[in-house]
Amino acid sequence: MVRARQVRKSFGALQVLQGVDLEVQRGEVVCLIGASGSGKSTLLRCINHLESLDGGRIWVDGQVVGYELRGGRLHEKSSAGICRDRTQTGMVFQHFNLFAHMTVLENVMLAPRTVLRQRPAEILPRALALLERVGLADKAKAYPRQLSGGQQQRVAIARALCMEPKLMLFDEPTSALDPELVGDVLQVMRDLAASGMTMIVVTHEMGFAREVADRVVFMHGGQIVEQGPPAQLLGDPQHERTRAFLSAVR
Ligand SMILES: Nc1ncnc2c1ncn2[C@@H]1O[C@H](COP(=O)(O)OP(=O)(O)OP(=O)(O)O)[C@@H](O)[C@H]1O
Repeated sequence: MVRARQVRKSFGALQVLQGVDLEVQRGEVVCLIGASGSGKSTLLRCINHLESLDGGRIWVDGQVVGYELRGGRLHEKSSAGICRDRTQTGMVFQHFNLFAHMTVLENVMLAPRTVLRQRPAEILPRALALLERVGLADKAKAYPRQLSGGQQQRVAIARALCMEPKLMLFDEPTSALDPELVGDVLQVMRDLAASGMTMIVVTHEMGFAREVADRVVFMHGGQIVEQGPPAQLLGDPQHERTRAFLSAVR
C-alpha cells in the first residue's frame, strides 16, 4: 500500500528526513515511534503530500504521491488542483479542527461533498453508518463545542473515513486528550485495524502498539533505525536504541 524510497525533507538548513525507506503492506498496522523531532510527523505529512519531497519518492497503492502521469511523463500536481492520490489517504491529527459552526454530521459529510462532488443523498447513509461505528449516532445534530475532546476526535476519524480512504494516517491522535478519554478513541482505532484498514500510527501509547501493531518502526534523527514485530522490538535486548528511548520516556 505504501512504498517510500530514500525520502529526504529539509526545512531550511534542518534536514528532517534523511533517506527514509518504508514499505507498508495492505492491511498492515504500523506504529511509528521515536523522540520529539525525529521526523515522524513530517514522514506522515510527506505520505499524504502535505509536504513536497526534496528527494526520493513515495507511492501509495501504486501511484506516485503528488505526481500524475501525463503523456507518459510524471508531472507535479498543482497545489490548487484536487490531488486524487490524497483522497486515497485519510489523516487524523492531534488537534481535530472540526468546523465549529457545522454539526457533527455536516462535518463528516463536508469533504465528500466539496472534494469528491458527491450528492448529499449519496453521502448521508455512509456518514450515519460511520457515526454509529464511532459510537456517536446520537450526536449527529450536535455542534463540536457540545462534545468532549475524545468525541470530537472520533468525529474526526469518521470524517476521514467518509472519504473512503485506502490508507489511514494517525498523528498522535490521543496526545491532546484527557487520560479518561483516550480509551474510546483507541477502541475505534482497534476496531478499524481489525476491519483490515491499512494504518500508520504515530503514537506514544505503547500498550496500543503492543496489542494492535503488526510492526513497530523506530525513527531517530530522520531515519528508520530499528523495526520489527512489537514483541520483538519492544522486548528484545538486541534492539538497544528502541529500548533506550522507551526507558527514557517511561
Ligand atoms: N513546517 C516546518 N518548518 C520548519 N521546521 C519544521 C516544520 N515542520 C517540522 N519542522 C521541524 O522538523 C523537525 C521534525 O519535526 P516532526 O514534527 O516531523 O518531528 P516528530 O518526530 O513528529 O516530533 P513530535 O513528536 O514532537 O511531533 C522538528 O525539529 C520540527 O521543528
